[in-house]
Amino acid sequence: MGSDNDIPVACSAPGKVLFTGGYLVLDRQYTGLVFGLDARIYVYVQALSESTSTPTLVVRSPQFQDAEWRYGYRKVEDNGGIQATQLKTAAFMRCYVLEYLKLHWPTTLGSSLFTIWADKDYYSTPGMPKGRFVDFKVPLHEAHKTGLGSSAALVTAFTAATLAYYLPPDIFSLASGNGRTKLHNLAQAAHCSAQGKVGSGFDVAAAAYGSCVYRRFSPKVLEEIGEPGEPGFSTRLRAVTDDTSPHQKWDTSIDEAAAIVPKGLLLVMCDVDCGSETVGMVKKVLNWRKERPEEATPLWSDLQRANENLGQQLRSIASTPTSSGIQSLRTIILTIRSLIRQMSVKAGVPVEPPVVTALIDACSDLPGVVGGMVPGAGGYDAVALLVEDKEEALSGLQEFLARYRSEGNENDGGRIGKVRLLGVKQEHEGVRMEDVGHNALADI
Ligand SMILES: Nc1ncnc2c1ncn2[C@@H]1O[C@H](COP(=O)(O)OP(=O)(O)OP(=O)(O)O)[C@@H](O)[C@H]1O
Ligand SMILES: C[C@@](O)(CCOP(=O)(O)O)CC(=O)O
Repeated sequence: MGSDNDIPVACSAPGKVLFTGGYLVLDRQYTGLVFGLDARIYVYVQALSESTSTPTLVVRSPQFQDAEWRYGYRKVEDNGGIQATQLKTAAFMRCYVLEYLKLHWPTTLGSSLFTIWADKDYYSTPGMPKGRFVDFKVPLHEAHKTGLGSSAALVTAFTAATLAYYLPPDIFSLASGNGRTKLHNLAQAAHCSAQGKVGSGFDVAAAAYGSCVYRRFSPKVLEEIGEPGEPGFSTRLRAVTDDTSPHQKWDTSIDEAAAIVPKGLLLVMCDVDCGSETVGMVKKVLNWRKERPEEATPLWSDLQRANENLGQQLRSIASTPTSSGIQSLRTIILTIRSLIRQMSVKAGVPVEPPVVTALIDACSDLPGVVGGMVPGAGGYDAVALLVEDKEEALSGLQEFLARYRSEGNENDGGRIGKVRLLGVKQEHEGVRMEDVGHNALADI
């Protein structure tokens, strides 16, 4: 049995797009403008009906082939926390959440079943399957991600659902600011562990809070936790989650009110088939920045200023929509893109490569398209566009993309193939509880 009354729980968390601030957001001096998306990952928790000799967690993802993982767990001496024993296939879920739970719930945790559902736009699916939660018809490792941040959304929804399932509302509730903060902290810790590195964390922040202007935490906050099973891990994890460490406080700043897509505009995403690898881009940009601070520092300052202008302009249009406001928005986007191209050339990294410049320029010339950006780390595989919220603007864009053929060549460093408008748009809300009666979620 899980919680006292064994009531199933469902939570969902949104995907993300880092519209501006890629690379800069890795450094606390700068910020990122990140939008949550209406593509969500859902986690449904219920008691496990099969009987097991030891407490067992079963996690399954029915949209993929062979996607079921079983975990047993046991308490480790010396305050080392809970160690999960993988009973079946490898998966990335770690025991952070369980460990935190155990601190509040010292009796044995019951066995439970976690079912994961992902909105279809997280993966490129051949054809246009109908319905929200489609069968991707491949094993997870063969699925083509569209870059919407599935792992951060999953870890955040999973963490929220687990805490909400096992803990009474007076100890954990997403409705309280304190509950959401703890969820954010714990999900950041679990996600870093799953990824094997401490990134900027903007994706987990968007999953937890939705759209926001994000300033990262000092890496030190998470670097000292150590690994599950090590002496004192449990105490350190609790201090990090509850933010009671005497050594290092959370210093993240998440401003949800500052990230607005004004009424009348839509932020949409295009998935690009690409024939080039962009592995190691972050490392290369950071190396260049380190080696050439005299070039990088002024560029970073200019980009930060332009990115702040963009956020400010979006807020200004939201309060007073004018066509001159939209025109200024266009100009600011072009300024940011030009700075990003300088970064690309100087660092020798295809953040906005020529073929993508051509694509965004062509889209920006279409009626109703305000402008576009390479999201996140950039590269060849996606673009984010700001478009007027009008049927004709979207259908015009869709028709244009269906006919689009890139004229790029290998000398540009890469090629792009088909471009597809994803069915996602910006959504402000972060992680939330879902109605367990939701038809598709309950269908298990
Ligand atoms: N629907 C799902 N069911 C089960 N596991 C999933 C699902 N979606 C994502 N995952 C897990 O998240 C991992 C993806 O993490 P990865 O770091 O590759 O992508 P990501 O950080 O989400 O990338 P991006 O930000 O580009 O979208 C998968 O390997 C899998 O372990
Ligand atoms: C380059 C970087 O700033 C953004 C990467 O974003 P994405 O994974 O491409 O969406 C890295 C980070 O912030 O962790």
